[in-house]
Amino acid sequence: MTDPIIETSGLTREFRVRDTSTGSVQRALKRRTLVAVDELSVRVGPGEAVGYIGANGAGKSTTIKMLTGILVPTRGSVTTCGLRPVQDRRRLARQVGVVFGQRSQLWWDLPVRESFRILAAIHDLSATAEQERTDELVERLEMAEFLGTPVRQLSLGQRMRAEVAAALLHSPRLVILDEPTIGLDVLSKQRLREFLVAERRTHGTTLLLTTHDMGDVERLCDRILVIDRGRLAYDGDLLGLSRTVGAERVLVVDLAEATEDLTGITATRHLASEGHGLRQRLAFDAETTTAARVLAAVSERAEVLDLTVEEPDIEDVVRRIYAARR
Ligand SMILES: Nc1ncnc2c1ncn2[C@@H]1O[C@H](COP(=O)(O)OP(=O)(O)OP(=O)(O)O)[C@@H](O)[C@H]1O
Repeated sequence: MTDPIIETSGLTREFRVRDTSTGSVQRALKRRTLVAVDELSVRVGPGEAVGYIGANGAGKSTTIKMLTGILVPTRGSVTTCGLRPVQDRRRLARQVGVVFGQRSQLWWDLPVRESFRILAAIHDLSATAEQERTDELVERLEMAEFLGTPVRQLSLGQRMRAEVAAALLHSPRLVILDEPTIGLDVLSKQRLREFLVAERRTHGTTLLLTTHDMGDVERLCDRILVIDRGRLAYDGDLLGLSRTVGAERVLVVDLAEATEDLTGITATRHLASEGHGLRQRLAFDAETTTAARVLAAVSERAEVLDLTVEEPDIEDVVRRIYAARR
């Protein structure tokens, strides 16, 4: 079996926090233990693309900090790229690239190209390696037009591309991305996702990303880990995740004429009609039928001009998983 890129066993991190369950006077004095990550045991192999999903405060950042050596675990073990993150932090930095949407690793006042040069020097890249890798990233992330622009003048989409390039300049084996597409427009999101898919394909890079965006999960991840109050609540693929909670997909059809409600179609549930039935929404269970079959049944009753299929909302899926565990 190939060596894992990430391996944790019983990984736990506790914090001492003020106890907010008591009154204001006691609160200032009383402290309790908060278990941010609770006995996490996972193994991620080379080349996997893993979505790390959970509500705010579930423990995602704490896990990432332990994987990268920023935080010391309270208990349990962790190896990243075969190294002990805290003890081998410097060596690990050569093998891991981290993109935190909110935090920049670029020099604000310098042109993008200068930041890349500094990072290449920090990572000890040879002149040839630096040139080749920079050219590759500039082309793939379409950065040529703003290479000479100071970082502070970039649009959010441009800056995110520059951040990703900066984190990947040294060709890390593992790339950790925290909400990589948050706030980006549709086109920028698409570009970034396509780049990450291509990077993984050409270099066999392992991806671990936190996101609230279903599109990121769908297009980038072949495995999903859901964390709930520090504990692993799900480990599997997207289809399995939807199945676990019985989440439905929704077919939205635009019809040529006003049509009465499309009820009674096998394995569907009529959700709503708008404009006297010109647009109708049908929920269906992806396990028992397909969008194509539902569409065929609709087409027997009305002429379909346009359609979209809405995937289950990731927040909703996570909420359902959480609800089932309470
Ligand atoms: N330094 C700290 N001191 C005390 N409590 C902390 C600390 N860091 C995190 N926590 C707590 O640990 C829990 C997990 O936090 P964490 O930041 O890992 O969650 P998260 O899943 O990354 O959330 P978000 O999506 O909001 O970033 C939360 O209850 C948080 O308040």
